[in-house]
Amino acid sequence: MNAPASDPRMSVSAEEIKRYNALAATWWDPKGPMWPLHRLNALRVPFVVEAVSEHFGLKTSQAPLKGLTVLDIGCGAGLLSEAMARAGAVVTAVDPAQRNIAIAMEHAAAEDLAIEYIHGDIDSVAHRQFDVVLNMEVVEHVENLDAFMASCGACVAGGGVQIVATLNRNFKSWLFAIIGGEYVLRWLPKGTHQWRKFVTPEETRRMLTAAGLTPLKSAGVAVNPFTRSYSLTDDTSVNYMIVAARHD
Ligand SMILES: C[S@@+](CC[C@H](N)C(=O)[O-])C[C@H]1O[C@@H](n2cnc3c(N)ncnc32)[C@H](O)[C@@H]1O
Ligand SMILES: [Mg+2]
Repeated sequence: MNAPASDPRMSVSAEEIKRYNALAATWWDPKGPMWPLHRLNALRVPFVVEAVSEHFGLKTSQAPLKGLTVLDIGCGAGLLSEAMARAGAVVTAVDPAQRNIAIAMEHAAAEDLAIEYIHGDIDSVAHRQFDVVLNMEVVEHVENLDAFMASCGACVAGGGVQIVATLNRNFKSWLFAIIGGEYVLRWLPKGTHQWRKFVTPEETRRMLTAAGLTPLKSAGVAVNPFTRSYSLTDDTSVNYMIVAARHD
C-alpha cells in the first residue's frame, strides 16, 4: 500500500482512491450516485451464483455457495460481498479506499453478516487462496494491470474460479460509457472512467491465461437507457464478464 506510485507492482492510483472515498457515504443508497451499480448487482449476482454453482457442481439451495471461500477484490462498500455472504460463502473483501471499508463494515454489522473486510490492495491477500475471486468493475481503475492480474490469478485456489467484469475498449464503449454515461445521460460522475484504461476481452483472456487460468465463458451486459435495467447479451462490445478456472 505504501509503495511509491512509480513502483511497477503498485496497482493503486491515488486519484482513483480519492474519488471512491468521496463516494463511500452514499454507496448503499440505491437512488444515490452509485445507483447503476445497484441495478447491475441485480443482474450479476444471479450470474455469479449460477456460474460458480455450475463450476463446483453445487445444488441450488437457500445458501448455494455454502462452504466456498470468496475474495471480492476492490469491493467498494460491499454490494457484491454482502450478496455472496447471503448466498452462504465465507467472504474476504478488500478495497484500498479506507472510507469504503469503514462503510462496508458498518453496513455488514447492521445486516448481521460476518465478512472479513480489509483496507488494502491485492498485496494484502497475496499469501492466501480462495475458491472464488471476484474482480468486478475494478480493472479499469487499476495501474500496472498485468501485475495486478497476476496477483489476482495467484489468489485462485486449484480448482477455483475467477470472474472479471469490466468495460471493453473500442469506439462504441467510448461513445456509450464515456459520452453517453457521463455527458449525455449523466448516470456516472464525469471523470469516473478513463477510456484508455478499459480492457478488451482478448487482453483480459491473455492476462488470465498468463496467470495460469483457463477462460471458460464470457457474457456481455447491456443496459436499456429508458428502463435503466441491465440484461445479459452475447454482445461484449461495451460491458462484459469473463469466467476463468484454475485446474487442480
Ligand atoms: C466501480 S467500483 C466497484 C466496486 C465493486 N467491485 C462492485 O462491483 O460493486 C471500483 C472499486 O475499485 C476500487 N479500486 C480502485 N483501484 C483499485 C486497486 N488497485 N485494487 C483494488 N481495488 C481498487 C475502488 O476503491 C472502488 O471501490
Ligand atoms: Mg467502472
